[in-house]
Amino acid sequence: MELQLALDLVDIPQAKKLVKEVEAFIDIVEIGTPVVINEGLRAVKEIKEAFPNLRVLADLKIMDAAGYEVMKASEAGADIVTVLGASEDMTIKGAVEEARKQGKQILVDMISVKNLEQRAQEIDALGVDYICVHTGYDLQAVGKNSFEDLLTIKRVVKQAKTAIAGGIKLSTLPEVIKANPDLVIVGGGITGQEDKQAAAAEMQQLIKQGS
Ligand SMILES: O=C(CO)[C@H](O)[C@H](O)COP(=O)(O)O
Repeated sequence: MELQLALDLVDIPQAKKLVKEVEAFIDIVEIGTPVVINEGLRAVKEIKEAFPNLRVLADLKIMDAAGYEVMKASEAGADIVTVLGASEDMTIKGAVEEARKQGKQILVDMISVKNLEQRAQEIDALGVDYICVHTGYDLQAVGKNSFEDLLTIKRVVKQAKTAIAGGIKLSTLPEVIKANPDLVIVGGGITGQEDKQAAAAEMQQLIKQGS
């Protein structure tokens, strides 16, 4: 089980400072969608250059023209690129094809997918690397989480690795770990803490114990 730090509400200098604090405790650093919107793929490039030993995920949430966008993110240094599970199969296939060419990986974000069980099985058959259940900020705000959804994909996904994102905190991490996903994605649960290093260290410790 690995830990991914999601950076959403920072600029590039703040991102570098944050990653420096917690780099010993994380496996993957995510350049979140808002950061890409604000800073472009330059954020991916600068973080990869500053932290070559960490894998970098570009959270582009691709919905179309995936081949081109995966190529651009790869050129910027992304190791993993996200595509939406709600997009067309041919979009996801295009993403996988380009990722294979570039030696990169694809994480499919199942945010807003209603027929999760069926769609996860279909996407698993397309050869993606990760399938991620995700409760976005808007649904987190009304008290939702993805813990049930994680159990669903754990049951039906046979090839891809499983991941979970959305509002995970130190207090809810043990419940997540029990379901044994391959990847746990945490943003505010680390970045919103006074002592970010301590939060990341504690999370890594729990994950190691649970793996
Ligand atoms: O992709 C995202 C929002 O769309 C976030 O990066 C993801 O939800 C993790 O952040 P948090 O733990 O703060 O919810």
